[in-house]
Amino acid sequence: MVAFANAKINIGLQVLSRREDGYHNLETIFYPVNIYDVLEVVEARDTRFIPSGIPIPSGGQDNLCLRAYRLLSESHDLPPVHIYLHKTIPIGAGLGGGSADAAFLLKLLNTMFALGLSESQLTGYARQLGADCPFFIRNTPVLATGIGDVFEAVRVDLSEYHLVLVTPRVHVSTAAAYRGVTPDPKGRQLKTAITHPVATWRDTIVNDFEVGIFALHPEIAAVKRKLYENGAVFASMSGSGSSVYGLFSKPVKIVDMEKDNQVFYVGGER
Ligand SMILES: C[C@@](CO)(OP(=O)(O)O)[C@H](O)COP(=O)(O)OP(=O)(O)OC[C@H]1O[C@@H](n2ccc(N)nc2=O)[C@H](O)[C@@H]1O
Ligand SMILES: Nc1ncnc2c1ncn2[C@@H]1O[C@H](COP(=O)(O)OP(=O)(O)O)[C@@H](O)[C@H]1O
Repeated sequence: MVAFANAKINIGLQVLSRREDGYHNLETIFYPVNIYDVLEVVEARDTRFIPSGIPIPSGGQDNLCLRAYRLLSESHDLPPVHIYLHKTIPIGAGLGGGSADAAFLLKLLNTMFALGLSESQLTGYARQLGADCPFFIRNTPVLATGIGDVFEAVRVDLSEYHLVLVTPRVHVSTAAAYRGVTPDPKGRQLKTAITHPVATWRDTIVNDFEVGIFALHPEIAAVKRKLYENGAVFASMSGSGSSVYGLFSKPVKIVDMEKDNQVFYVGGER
């Protein structure tokens, strides 16, 4: 059985407070985007993970796909499987690719082996695999709070926009990105700001990671500047970076970007 695991972007991200367990409470909007990893699961004599496409640094045994399979195996009688993953979503780039793979694998195994797990049970498993992971179970635009795992539906529709997604070839550590932010419990009224026209977002919607990450990696700040110079209605870093996206009201081709970055031109439709 095959599944297509899509990426996400964050629209706005406020770090509200640091928790005793070292994680942070935040407020962000998750929005699914149309770039995909391809997962295939086949019953086999032994269990194996077979990656292709973009190489995954940590590679084999600790891959989130195997972790998701093992987690479900603890409470369900799953046969051995071969898990094929063709990786297209840039890794460690603020696009949630690893979390998407894990969440889509949980859903795939649930369907393939008729486990009968509900959405909330699947979300419970996803929560054990990473903060970003539960979002991909529902995979619809949401305002996320808690550590990014408590959801409220929001009305955001970017289907009229052309999304340009740029991933600079620099790796940003998520844990380091959190360390570089001073939490502010007041937040920035993201829930209200998101209901206003996209053209207002430039002045109202902020990703708290940008200041620290842009200081460390000016080339990421330069990408955001370039997206605005080319007419973006709104541009922002996604999550802890390094990816930056721009929303455009008409199709564009950004010159001189492909040399130093990976560039995806994606419709805003879902
Ligand atoms: C920043 C965000 C924004 O959507 O995504 P990315 O930019 O990485 O995609 C997420 O909060 C990342 O979620 P995810 O990548 O799943 O995090 P995890 O694997 O659970 O945790 C990685 C590390 O990030 C930090 N972390 C993560 C989530 C959170 N709410 N507070 C944290 O402090 C912790 O230091 C943790 O050890
Ligand atoms: N299936 C997977 N795809 C991508 N990364 C994975 C996967 N499994 C484990 N990882 C590890 O997770 C880390 C980042 O995951 P990813 O979801 O791509 O980043 P981000 O949360 O920044 O979008 C990397 O260090 C990578 O080695």
